[in-house]
Amino acid sequence: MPSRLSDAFIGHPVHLHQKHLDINSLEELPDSFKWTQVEDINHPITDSFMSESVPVVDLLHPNALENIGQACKNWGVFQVINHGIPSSLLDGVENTSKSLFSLPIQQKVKAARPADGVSGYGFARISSFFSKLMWSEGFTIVGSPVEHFRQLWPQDFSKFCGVVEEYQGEMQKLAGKLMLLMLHSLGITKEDLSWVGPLTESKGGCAALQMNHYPACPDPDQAMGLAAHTDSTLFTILYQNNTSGLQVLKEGAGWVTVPPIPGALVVNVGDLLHILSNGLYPSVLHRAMVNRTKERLSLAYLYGPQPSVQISPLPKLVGPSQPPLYRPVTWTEYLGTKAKHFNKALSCVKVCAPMKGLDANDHSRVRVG
Ligand SMILES: O=C(O)CCC(=O)C(=O)O
Ligand SMILES: [Fe+2]
Repeated sequence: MPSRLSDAFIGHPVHLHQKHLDINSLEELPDSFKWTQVEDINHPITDSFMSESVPVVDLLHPNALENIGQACKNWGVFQVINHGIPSSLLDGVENTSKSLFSLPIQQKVKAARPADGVSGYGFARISSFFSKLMWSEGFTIVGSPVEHFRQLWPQDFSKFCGVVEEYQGEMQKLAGKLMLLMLHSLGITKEDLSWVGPLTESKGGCAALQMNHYPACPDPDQAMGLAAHTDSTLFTILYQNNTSGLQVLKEGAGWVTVPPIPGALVVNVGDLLHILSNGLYPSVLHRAMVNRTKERLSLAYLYGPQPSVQISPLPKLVGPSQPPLYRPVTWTEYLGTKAKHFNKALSCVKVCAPMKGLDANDHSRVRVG
Protein backbone atom coordinates (compact mmCIF):
# COMPACT_ATOMS: atom_id res chain seq x y z
CA MET A 1 0.00 0.00 0.00
CA PRO A 2 1.71 3.26 -1.08
CA SER A 3 2.33 5.67 1.76
CA ARG A 4 3.65 8.47 -0.43
CA LEU A 5 1.44 10.42 -2.78
CA SER A 6 3.89 10.11 -5.67
CA ASP A 7 3.77 6.30 -5.36
CA ALA A 8 -0.02 6.40 -5.58
CA PHE A 9 0.27 7.61 -9.19
CA ILE A 10 2.77 5.03 -10.38
CA GLY A 11 0.12 2.41 -11.10
CA HIS A 12 -1.90 4.81 -13.27
CA PRO A 13 0.28 6.03 -16.13
CA VAL A 14 -1.19 8.75 -18.32
CA HIS A 15 -0.50 8.80 -22.03
CA LEU A 16 -1.25 12.18 -23.50
CA HIS A 17 -1.76 12.80 -27.17
CA GLN A 18 -0.48 16.36 -26.79
CA LYS A 19 3.28 16.02 -26.78
CA HIS A 20 5.57 18.97 -26.23
CA LEU A 21 3.86 21.49 -28.43
CA ASP A 22 4.68 25.06 -27.41
CA ILE A 23 1.29 26.78 -27.29
CA ASN A 24 3.00 30.04 -26.33
CA SER A 25 4.29 30.36 -29.88
CA LEU A 26 1.00 29.74 -31.74
CA GLU A 27 -0.58 32.74 -33.46
CA GLU A 28 -3.75 30.94 -34.51
CA LEU A 29 -5.88 28.39 -32.71
CA PRO A 30 -5.33 25.01 -34.45
CA ASP A 31 -8.46 22.92 -35.11
CA SER A 32 -7.26 20.38 -32.55
CA PHE A 33 -7.82 23.09 -29.88
CA LYS A 34 -11.29 24.14 -31.07
CA TRP A 35 -13.97 23.00 -28.65
CA THR A 36 -17.61 22.85 -29.63
CA GLN A 37 -20.69 22.19 -27.49
CA VAL A 38 -20.14 18.48 -28.10
CA GLU A 39 -16.72 18.38 -26.48
CA ASP A 40 -17.86 20.79 -23.81
CA ILE A 41 -20.51 19.80 -21.33
CA ASN A 42 -24.22 20.22 -21.77
CA HIS A 43 -24.81 23.14 -19.43
CA PRO A 44 -25.58 26.73 -20.40
CA ILE A 45 -23.00 29.41 -19.84
CA THR A 46 -24.26 32.10 -17.48
CA ASP A 47 -24.38 35.62 -18.76
CA SER A 48 -23.20 38.66 -16.86
CA PHE A 49 -26.67 39.27 -15.36
CA MET A 50 -26.42 36.37 -12.99
CA SER A 51 -27.21 37.33 -9.45
CA GLU A 52 -25.38 34.58 -7.60
CA SER A 53 -21.75 34.82 -6.62
CA VAL A 54 -19.33 32.52 -4.86
CA PRO A 55 -19.29 33.29 -1.10
CA VAL A 56 -16.35 35.13 0.44
CA VAL A 57 -15.44 33.97 3.95
CA ASP A 58 -13.44 36.16 6.30
CA LEU A 59 -11.49 33.75 8.51
CA LEU A 60 -11.32 36.38 11.27
CA HIS A 61 -15.08 36.95 11.32
CA PRO A 62 -16.90 35.55 14.38
CA ASN A 63 -19.27 33.62 12.06
CA ALA A 64 -16.46 32.12 9.96
CA LEU A 65 -17.32 28.53 10.95
CA GLU A 66 -20.99 28.86 10.08
CA ASN A 67 -20.18 30.70 6.83
CA ILE A 68 -17.78 27.95 5.77
CA GLY A 69 -20.46 25.33 6.46
CA GLN A 70 -23.07 27.21 4.42
CA ALA A 71 -20.64 27.82 1.54
CA CYS A 72 -19.54 24.17 1.41
CA LYS A 73 -23.12 22.95 1.48
CA ASN A 74 -24.60 25.37 -1.03
CA TRP A 75 -21.66 25.85 -3.38
CA GLY A 76 -18.82 23.44 -2.66
CA VAL A 77 -16.53 26.45 -3.05
CA PHE A 78 -15.72 29.76 -1.38
CA GLN A 79 -13.05 32.44 -1.40
CA VAL A 80 -11.17 33.02 1.82
CA ILE A 81 -9.71 36.30 3.05
CA ASN A 82 -7.70 37.09 6.20
CA HIS A 83 -6.15 33.63 5.91
CA GLY A 84 -2.77 34.70 7.23
CA ILE A 85 -0.66 34.00 4.12
CA PRO A 86 1.47 37.13 3.53
CA SER A 87 0.79 38.83 0.21
CA SER A 88 4.56 39.04 -0.36
CA LEU A 89 4.65 35.23 -0.40
CA LEU A 90 1.73 35.06 -2.84
CA ASP A 91 3.58 37.53 -5.09
CA GLY A 92 6.78 35.50 -4.73
CA VAL A 93 5.20 32.24 -5.74
CA GLU A 94 3.34 33.91 -8.62
CA ASN A 95 6.65 35.33 -9.87
CA THR A 96 8.34 31.92 -9.57
CA SER A 97 5.57 30.38 -11.59
CA LYS A 98 5.81 33.18 -14.18
CA SER A 99 9.58 32.65 -14.48
CA LEU A 100 9.07 28.92 -14.88
CA PHE A 101 6.55 29.16 -17.69
CA SER A 102 8.58 31.90 -19.44
CA LEU A 103 11.47 29.48 -19.94
CA PRO A 104 12.03 28.21 -23.49
CA ILE A 105 10.20 24.95 -24.18
CA GLN A 106 13.54 23.10 -24.60
CA GLN A 107 14.33 24.00 -21.01
CA LYS A 108 10.89 23.15 -19.62
CA VAL A 109 10.89 19.68 -21.15
CA LYS A 110 14.12 18.87 -19.32
CA ALA A 111 11.86 18.64 -16.27
CA ALA A 112 9.00 16.86 -18.09
CA ARG A 113 6.64 14.72 -16.03
CA PRO A 114 7.19 11.02 -16.85
CA ALA A 115 4.12 8.98 -17.96
CA ASP A 116 4.06 7.07 -14.67
CA GLY A 117 5.05 10.01 -12.49
CA VAL A 118 3.32 12.93 -10.87
CA SER A 119 5.96 15.68 -10.67
CA GLY A 120 7.22 17.83 -13.49
CA TYR A 121 6.23 19.88 -16.53
CA GLY A 122 3.43 18.78 -18.82
CA PHE A 123 -0.12 19.14 -20.04
CA ALA A 124 -3.14 18.43 -17.85
CA ARG A 125 -3.48 14.78 -16.77
CA ILE A 126 -7.20 14.94 -17.63
CA SER A 127 -6.36 15.61 -21.31
CA SER A 128 -6.47 11.90 -22.03
CA PHE A 129 -10.28 11.95 -21.52
CA PHE A 130 -10.94 14.55 -24.20
CA SER A 131 -10.55 14.53 -27.95
CA LYS A 132 -9.69 18.23 -28.04
CA LEU A 133 -6.57 19.82 -26.62
CA MET A 134 -6.51 22.33 -23.78
CA TRP A 135 -4.93 25.77 -23.91
CA SER A 136 -2.73 25.39 -20.85
CA GLU A 137 0.52 24.01 -19.54
CA GLY A 138 1.28 22.88 -16.02
CA PHE A 139 3.97 22.00 -13.55
CA THR A 140 3.28 19.63 -10.65
CA ILE A 141 5.35 19.50 -7.48
CA VAL A 142 5.04 16.73 -4.90
CA GLY A 143 7.53 17.00 -2.05
CA SER A 144 10.70 18.95 -2.71
CA PRO A 145 10.99 20.88 -6.01
CA VAL A 146 14.79 20.81 -5.85
CA GLU A 147 15.51 18.07 -8.39
CA HIS A 148 13.32 19.55 -11.10
CA PHE A 149 14.27 23.14 -10.35
CA ARG A 150 17.93 22.22 -10.74
CA GLN A 151 17.10 21.02 -14.25
CA LEU A 152 15.19 24.21 -15.04
CA TRP A 153 17.57 26.72 -13.49
CA PRO A 154 21.00 25.05 -13.08
CA GLN A 155 22.51 28.28 -11.66
CA ASP A 156 19.91 29.84 -9.41
CA PHE A 157 17.45 27.08 -8.53
CA SER A 158 17.81 27.59 -4.79
CA LYS A 159 16.02 30.95 -4.57
CA PHE A 160 13.02 29.49 -6.47
CA CYS A 161 13.06 26.38 -4.24
CA GLY A 162 13.05 28.60 -1.15
CA VAL A 163 9.87 30.40 -2.25
CA VAL A 164 8.03 27.21 -3.17
CA GLU A 165 9.04 25.43 0.04
CA GLU A 166 7.88 28.38 2.12
CA TYR A 167 4.56 28.38 0.23
CA GLN A 168 4.13 24.61 0.74
CA GLY A 169 4.73 25.09 4.48
CA GLU A 170 2.18 27.90 4.76
CA MET A 171 -0.38 25.99 2.68
CA GLN A 172 0.06 22.91 4.86
CA LYS A 173 -0.74 24.99 7.96
CA LEU A 174 -3.72 26.72 6.36
CA ALA A 175 -5.05 23.41 5.01
CA GLY A 176 -4.89 21.89 8.50
CA LYS A 177 -6.81 24.85 9.89
CA LEU A 178 -9.45 24.69 7.14
CA MET A 179 -9.80 20.93 7.54
CA LEU A 180 -10.66 21.35 11.22
CA LEU A 181 -13.09 24.17 10.45
CA MET A 182 -14.84 22.15 7.76
CA LEU A 183 -15.14 19.15 10.08
CA HIS A 184 -16.39 21.35 12.94
CA SER A 185 -18.99 22.79 10.61
CA LEU A 186 -20.20 19.20 10.13
CA GLY A 187 -20.30 18.67 13.90
CA ILE A 188 -17.10 16.57 13.92
CA THR A 189 -14.04 17.05 16.11
CA LYS A 190 -10.58 15.64 15.53
CA GLU A 191 -11.22 13.15 18.34
CA ASP A 192 -13.98 11.60 16.17
CA LEU A 193 -11.54 10.63 13.43
CA SER A 194 -8.25 8.95 14.21
CA TRP A 195 -6.44 10.12 11.07
CA VAL A 196 -7.37 13.80 11.33
CA GLY A 197 -5.12 14.73 14.27
CA PRO A 198 -1.90 13.71 12.49
CA LEU A 199 -3.22 15.16 9.22
CA THR A 200 -3.55 18.65 10.65
CA GLU A 201 -0.13 18.65 12.29
CA SER A 202 2.67 20.52 10.59
CA LYS A 203 3.90 17.70 8.32
CA GLY A 204 0.83 15.46 8.42
CA GLY A 205 -1.14 16.07 5.22
CA CYS A 206 -0.30 14.95 1.74
CA ALA A 207 -0.41 17.41 -1.08
CA ALA A 208 0.60 18.29 -4.58
CA LEU A 209 1.21 21.81 -5.81
CA GLN A 210 -0.13 22.28 -9.32
CA MET A 211 1.03 25.39 -11.20
CA ASN A 212 -1.13 26.20 -14.21
CA HIS A 213 -0.38 28.63 -17.03
CA TYR A 214 -2.95 29.77 -19.59
CA PRO A 215 -1.19 31.89 -22.23
CA ALA A 216 -3.16 34.64 -23.99
CA CYS A 217 -5.16 32.86 -26.67
CA PRO A 218 -5.86 34.03 -30.24
CA ASP A 219 -9.42 32.61 -30.16
CA PRO A 220 -10.59 32.30 -26.54
CA ASP A 221 -14.25 31.68 -27.42
CA GLN A 222 -13.40 28.37 -29.05
CA ALA A 223 -10.64 27.33 -26.66
CA MET A 224 -10.72 25.59 -23.27
CA GLY A 225 -8.06 26.22 -20.64
CA LEU A 226 -8.86 23.29 -18.41
CA ALA A 227 -11.97 21.18 -19.05
CA ALA A 228 -14.70 20.59 -16.48
CA HIS A 229 -13.62 18.30 -13.67
CA THR A 230 -13.78 17.80 -9.94
CA ASP A 231 -10.63 17.46 -7.85
CA SER A 232 -9.70 14.07 -6.35
CA THR A 233 -8.78 15.77 -3.07
CA LEU A 234 -10.28 16.49 0.33
CA PHE A 235 -10.19 20.08 -0.85
CA THR A 236 -8.05 22.37 -2.96
CA ILE A 237 -6.69 25.82 -2.09
CA LEU A 238 -6.22 27.86 -5.24
CA TYR A 239 -4.39 31.11 -5.80
CA GLN A 240 -5.19 32.87 -9.07
CA ASN A 241 -3.48 35.94 -10.51
CA ASN A 242 -5.52 38.98 -11.51
CA THR A 243 -6.91 37.47 -14.71
CA SER A 244 -10.27 35.75 -14.35
CA GLY A 245 -10.95 32.35 -15.90
CA LEU A 246 -12.05 29.95 -13.16
CA GLN A 247 -15.72 28.96 -13.36
CA VAL A 248 -17.76 26.68 -11.12
CA LEU A 249 -20.99 24.94 -12.00
CA LYS A 250 -23.91 25.92 -9.77
CA GLU A 251 -27.13 23.96 -10.06
CA GLY A 252 -29.79 26.23 -11.47
CA ALA A 253 -27.36 29.01 -12.33
CA GLY A 254 -24.94 27.41 -14.80
CA TRP A 255 -21.27 28.39 -14.95
CA VAL A 256 -20.37 31.11 -12.49
CA THR A 257 -17.03 32.94 -12.73
CA VAL A 258 -14.94 33.11 -9.56
CA PRO A 259 -13.55 36.65 -9.81
CA PRO A 260 -9.96 37.22 -8.65
CA ILE A 261 -9.94 39.19 -5.38
CA PRO A 262 -6.46 40.53 -4.52
CA GLY A 263 -4.96 38.39 -1.75
CA ALA A 264 -7.90 35.96 -1.58
CA LEU A 265 -7.63 32.20 -2.00
CA VAL A 266 -10.28 29.94 -3.52
CA VAL A 267 -11.15 26.80 -1.56
CA ASN A 268 -13.07 24.08 -3.36
CA VAL A 269 -14.47 20.84 -1.99
CA GLY A 270 -12.97 17.74 -3.62
CA ASP A 271 -14.29 14.20 -4.10
CA LEU A 272 -12.88 12.85 -0.81
CA LEU A 273 -14.64 15.48 1.33
CA HIS A 274 -17.77 14.78 -0.71
CA ILE A 275 -17.50 11.11 0.34
CA LEU A 276 -16.57 11.96 3.95
CA SER A 277 -19.58 14.28 4.28
CA ASN A 278 -21.83 11.67 2.65
CA GLY A 279 -22.57 14.12 -0.17
CA LEU A 280 -23.49 17.02 2.13
CA TYR A 281 -20.54 19.06 0.90
CA PRO A 282 -20.55 18.58 -2.87
CA SER A 283 -17.38 18.27 -4.85
CA VAL A 284 -17.74 21.20 -7.22
CA LEU A 285 -17.39 20.85 -10.97
CA HIS A 286 -15.07 23.56 -12.30
CA ARG A 287 -13.14 24.59 -15.38
CA ALA A 288 -10.78 27.33 -16.56
CA MET A 289 -11.44 29.60 -19.52
CA VAL A 290 -8.80 31.65 -21.35
CA ASN A 291 -8.28 35.27 -22.35
CA ARG A 292 -7.42 36.97 -25.66
CA THR A 293 -4.88 39.46 -24.35
CA LYS A 294 -3.86 38.40 -20.87
CA GLU A 295 -2.06 35.33 -19.65
CA ARG A 296 -3.45 33.66 -16.54
CA LEU A 297 -1.64 31.82 -13.76
CA SER A 298 -3.12 29.68 -11.02
CA LEU A 299 -1.60 27.58 -8.25
CA ALA A 300 -3.65 24.74 -6.87
CA TYR A 301 -2.67 23.16 -3.56
CA LEU A 302 -4.27 19.72 -3.85
CA TYR A 303 -4.76 18.49 -0.32
CA GLY A 304 -5.56 15.01 0.87
CA PRO A 305 -5.07 12.44 3.62
CA GLN A 306 -2.29 9.88 3.95
CA PRO A 307 -2.78 7.83 0.75
CA SER A 308 -3.58 4.57 2.56
CA VAL A 309 -6.16 5.94 5.05
CA GLN A 310 -9.70 4.64 4.48
CA ILE A 311 -12.12 7.48 3.69
CA SER A 312 -15.80 6.75 4.25
CA PRO A 313 -18.93 8.72 5.17
CA LEU A 314 -18.55 10.02 8.74
CA PRO A 315 -20.39 7.74 11.18
CA LYS A 316 -21.99 10.80 12.85
CA LEU A 317 -23.58 11.78 9.54
CA VAL A 318 -25.16 8.44 8.73
CA GLY A 319 -28.06 6.60 10.30
CA PRO A 320 -31.24 4.72 9.41
CA SER A 321 -32.67 7.68 7.51
CA GLN A 322 -29.31 8.67 6.01
CA PRO A 323 -27.58 5.54 4.78
CA PRO A 324 -23.93 5.85 3.74
CA LEU A 325 -23.89 6.70 0.05
CA TYR A 326 -20.26 5.77 -0.58
CA ARG A 327 -18.11 2.78 0.26
CA PRO A 328 -14.75 3.23 2.01
CA VAL A 329 -11.85 4.04 -0.30
CA THR A 330 -8.25 5.03 0.15
CA TRP A 331 -6.88 8.00 -1.77
CA THR A 332 -4.66 5.62 -3.73
CA GLU A 333 -7.63 3.47 -4.70
CA TYR A 334 -9.72 6.52 -5.59
CA LEU A 335 -6.96 7.93 -7.83
CA GLY A 336 -7.02 4.63 -9.70
CA THR A 337 -10.80 4.85 -10.14
CA LYS A 338 -10.49 8.46 -11.30
CA ALA A 339 -7.72 7.56 -13.76
CA LYS A 340 -10.08 5.02 -15.32
CA HIS A 341 -13.51 6.63 -15.02
CA PHE A 342 -12.75 10.35 -14.62
CA ASN A 343 -15.97 12.30 -13.86
CA LYS A 344 -17.86 9.05 -13.21
CA ALA A 345 -15.49 8.05 -10.38
CA LEU A 346 -17.79 9.23 -7.57
CA SER A 347 -20.66 7.14 -8.96
CA CYS A 348 -18.30 4.17 -9.13
CA VAL A 349 -17.80 4.24 -5.35
CA LYS A 350 -21.47 4.84 -4.62
CA VAL A 351 -23.26 2.08 -2.68
CA CYS A 352 -26.94 2.92 -3.04
CA ALA A 353 -29.09 5.13 -5.19
CA PRO A 354 -30.40 8.34 -3.63
CA MET A 355 -34.06 8.32 -2.54
CA LYS A 356 -35.50 10.60 -5.20
CA GLY A 357 -34.41 10.94 -8.79
CA LEU A 358 -30.88 11.79 -9.77
CA ASP A 359 -28.24 12.88 -7.32
CA ALA A 360 -27.68 16.56 -8.04
CA ASN A 361 -23.99 16.08 -7.36
CA ASP A 362 -23.49 13.17 -9.67
CA HIS A 363 -21.41 14.47 -12.55
CA SER A 364 -21.60 11.27 -14.56
CA ARG A 365 -23.85 13.08 -17.02
CA VAL A 366 -20.89 15.19 -18.04
CA ARG A 367 -19.72 14.39 -21.52
CA VAL A 368 -16.07 13.61 -21.73
CA GLY A 369 -15.31 14.06 -25.41
O1 LIG B 1 -6.78 27.43 -13.07
C1 LIG B 1 -7.77 27.29 -12.38
O2 LIG B 1 -8.42 28.24 -11.97
C2 LIG B 1 -8.26 25.91 -12.02
C3 LIG B 1 -7.16 24.91 -11.83
C4 LIG B 1 -7.69 23.57 -11.44
O3 LIG B 1 -8.86 23.35 -11.42
C5 LIG B 1 -6.76 22.49 -11.06
O4 LIG B 1 -5.53 22.67 -11.16
O5 LIG B 1 -7.26 21.42 -10.66
FE1 LIG C 1 -9.30 21.52 -10.34
